[in-house]
Amino acid sequence: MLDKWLSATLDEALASEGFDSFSPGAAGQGRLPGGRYRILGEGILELTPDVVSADARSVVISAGIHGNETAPIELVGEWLAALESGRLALAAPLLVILGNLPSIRAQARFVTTNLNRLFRRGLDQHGAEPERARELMRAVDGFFARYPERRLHLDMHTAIRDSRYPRFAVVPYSEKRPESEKRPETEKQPETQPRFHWRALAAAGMQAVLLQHQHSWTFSHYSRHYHAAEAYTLELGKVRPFGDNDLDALNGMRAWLGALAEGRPFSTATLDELRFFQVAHELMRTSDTFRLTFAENVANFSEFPVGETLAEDDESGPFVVEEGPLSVVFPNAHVELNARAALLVRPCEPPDSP
Ligand SMILES: O=C(O)CCC(=O)N[C@@H](CCC(=O)O)C(=O)O
Ligand SMILES: [Zn+2]
Repeated sequence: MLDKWLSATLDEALASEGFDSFSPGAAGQGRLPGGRYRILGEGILELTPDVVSADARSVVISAGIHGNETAPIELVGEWLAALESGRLALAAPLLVILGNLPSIRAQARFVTTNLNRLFRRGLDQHGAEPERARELMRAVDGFFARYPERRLHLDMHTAIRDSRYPRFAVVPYSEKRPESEKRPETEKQPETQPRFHWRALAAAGMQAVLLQHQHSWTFSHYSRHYHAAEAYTLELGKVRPFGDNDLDALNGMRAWLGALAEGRPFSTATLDELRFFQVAHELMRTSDTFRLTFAENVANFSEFPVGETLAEDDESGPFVVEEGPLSVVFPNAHVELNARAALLVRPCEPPDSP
């Protein structure tokens, strides 16, 4: 049933035939081992355990916010199948979201505008993607109101370019510490170890952590900023079509999703292999003449020395590296006007918490 929910949601033909059981309302709910499922809207599914484990977190898992980023959607499919078959025993409240359905069906990053810049209260844009952002924000608001304990949101993506660190977490900027920090600590749990958030990311196979320097209005930022949730954008390899993904490279992520669904503590991994970076500057495409000076195949986290010109723009002039080397992440000269064209980052020490 849950497997079918995923394929029917993704398949335009099935969706347009109007499967009653895939809609919100009485028909869109039922039981699975250890709990209940309820369809809250197209591509929005809530799983509620009969018994919530003592270590459970309230977890939002989203994929397909960009339609051509398929590996996370395949991972969600596997995870739901494991829950449905009883190989995983549901013991935590979960909200599962497939983000931009028309763009998933079209296998495109977005249809009209980048959904992952629209998660802002008071948004005044209109059209399919802004309406979807509003629907998803309402779904997250409702879920965290029903399940306020130890909020966590993992928004799973894949990157356009190769990367020196193929799997990495982007930590949205916030002035506040996440609410999960305030939980009274008990002995023996991995969560009591110093820097436990980072250890979980390491155990899930992340190789780098990138700390944002300002508000970014992404989906993970929404949960962090408005709900004080622990929240990350997770980059899980490179954009590939359905069927071409190497899910074995995501074994750590699979293990984390399993632990979250079963409400189990996760991870005692060390931080030795995890690299930390802080965003120093954001390159914006402010005119039609904006261009990057380096090749399309330059990988994420490639480093550029002082004096190197990274971008040119007939209106705002060149951008030259001035202080210490900078590494580029998500360079993309083809973004919409006034959108982010690259993050420029530097190595840093791990902070105590996200
Ligand atoms: O590879 C790229 O250029 C983009 C990959 C991607 O979609 N990344 C996210 C990051 C969101 C964040 O900054 O938290 C995005 O650009 O929306
Ligand atoms: Zn993405």
